[in-house]
Amino acid sequence: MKFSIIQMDIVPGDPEANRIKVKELIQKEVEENNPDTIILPEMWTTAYTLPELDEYADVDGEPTIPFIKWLARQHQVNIVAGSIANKKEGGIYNSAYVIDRNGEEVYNYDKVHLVPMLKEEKFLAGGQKPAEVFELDGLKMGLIICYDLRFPELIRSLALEGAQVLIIVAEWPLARRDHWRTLQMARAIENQMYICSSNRIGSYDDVDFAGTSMIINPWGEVLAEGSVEKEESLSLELDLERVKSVRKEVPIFTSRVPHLYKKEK
Ligand SMILES: O=C(O)CCC(=O)C(=O)O
Repeated sequence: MKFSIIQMDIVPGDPEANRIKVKELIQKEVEENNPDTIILPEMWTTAYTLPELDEYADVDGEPTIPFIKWLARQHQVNIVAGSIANKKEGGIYNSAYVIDRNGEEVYNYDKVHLVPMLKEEKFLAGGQKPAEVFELDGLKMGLIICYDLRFPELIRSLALEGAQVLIIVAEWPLARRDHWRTLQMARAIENQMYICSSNRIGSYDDVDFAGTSMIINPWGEVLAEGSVEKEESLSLELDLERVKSVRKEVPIFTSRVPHLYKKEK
């Protein structure tokens, strides 16, 4: 499967401008690289305009998700639609959607870990259902949002359910870029899976973002890496045999002794 990661800047609080931008970026990506799957970053319709999200958020995925479904059908491409601020029962969620090339919704996930450093709990509701593995073109994948990367147990559960690729959508700040790179490499090595991440560039509200979107193989090698400051795409065909060969060479999944791991209460 060929993945294209879109690394972009976001116009704060202007969902329509961002949808127009994404339409152009997707069209360009399809023309230039003809990927099977395109990945967008976190909260790409609004940016982190937390106090104003009530005004800017989608309502139950509308109008952004029907628009993404139309784009997916139009270009016959799977779209991991990053995440969007999404008003639903219980509050505003940070919701990720996966749409296949027929324009069907394959999966959605509300970010479960709220970020204390951003006081997210004042503005957002945390997802209440666990992250699940989903399939695109028969390939099993997991999807997490930004801060979720710091919770290895979440990603391990996706690997144990058969995910061969982990997708990360993010607005990760430049100040912690080392954590972003190192944690992704660690998650790829410890779970022997590919990682494809899309992070925004630019600045908002005195925060500079790290860019540095990545494609990492199951051995932990960085196959492609975005810059800190440029809008660009990373496009690569993943060799899924590598998942099998790495898992055979260092067979951690058969060495595990889960009955000796303490269960959390
Ligand atoms: O964990 C971090 O350092 C950044 C998290 C974050 O900015 C987010 O989840 O949006």
